[in-house]
Amino acid sequence: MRPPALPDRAALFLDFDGVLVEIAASPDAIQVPPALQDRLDRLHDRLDGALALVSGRHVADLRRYLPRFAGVIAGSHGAEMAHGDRVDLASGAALDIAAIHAAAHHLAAAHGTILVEEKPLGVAMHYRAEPALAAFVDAAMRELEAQFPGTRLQPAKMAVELQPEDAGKDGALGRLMSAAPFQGRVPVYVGDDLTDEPAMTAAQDRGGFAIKIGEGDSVARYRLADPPALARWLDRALQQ
Ligand SMILES: O=P(O)(O)OC[C@H]1O[C@H](O[C@H]2O[C@H](CO)[C@@H](O)[C@H](O)[C@H]2O)[C@H](O)[C@@H](O)[C@@H]1O
Repeated sequence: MRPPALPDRAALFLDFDGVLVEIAASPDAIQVPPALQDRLDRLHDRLDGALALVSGRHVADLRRYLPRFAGVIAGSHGAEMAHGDRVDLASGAALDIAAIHAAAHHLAAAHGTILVEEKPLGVAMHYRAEPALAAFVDAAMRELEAQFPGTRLQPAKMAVELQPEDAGKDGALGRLMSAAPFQGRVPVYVGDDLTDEPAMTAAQDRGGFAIKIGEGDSVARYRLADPPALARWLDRALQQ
């Protein structure tokens, strides 16, 4: 079902890959639509600052693509929270990240097409270049999870990620909704992947709604086909 108009007093939570930018062959191959930064600037003004990016990417990576984003950035699946230049860690501080990265590279070394994406609070193993390696990557990442207590797996699109066990986009939404400028507003969450589902539930449980981008089962009440359809919906909100 198509979403209604963005509520006047909305707090807007936007996922990044597959939502604001189209999925690409590799994490570095994404194309940021030319109008995106300006659209986010205007939404930030329209929502009196109640705008957040909520992504599996880490904060510094997101800043590379959206250098002047003025809202809050919840990166690393909610384990990092950036308000301006300050980045707080909600979880994962005790993990031996260098050892996790080294072990991931060691496990993936058998297949040159697997891309190991190092992140400051975890790691992702991507098999988009050779989808037949899905089972191998799944097994390798389970081994990694067993090696490093305090972590958990997160299935993603053609990838499996390892993140701090208590990180989650739903937790990030909850923390943001408890303080200004988000508190008292209607949460609207837009996502495309399994990692977004708990946060979609959290938004709907708090009296708001969620929008799923693309196909696949979802708890979201509403759906849009792809990032360009979301861009049009957001542009309509800016004209209200
Ligand atoms: O939470 P998100 O903002 O949706 O980020 C989820 C993961 O996105 C990236 O991986 C995915 O997008 C890549 C680029 O389109 C694609 O090549 C890959 O197959 C997808 O899994 C990113 O690399 C991860 O770090 C994010 O966690």
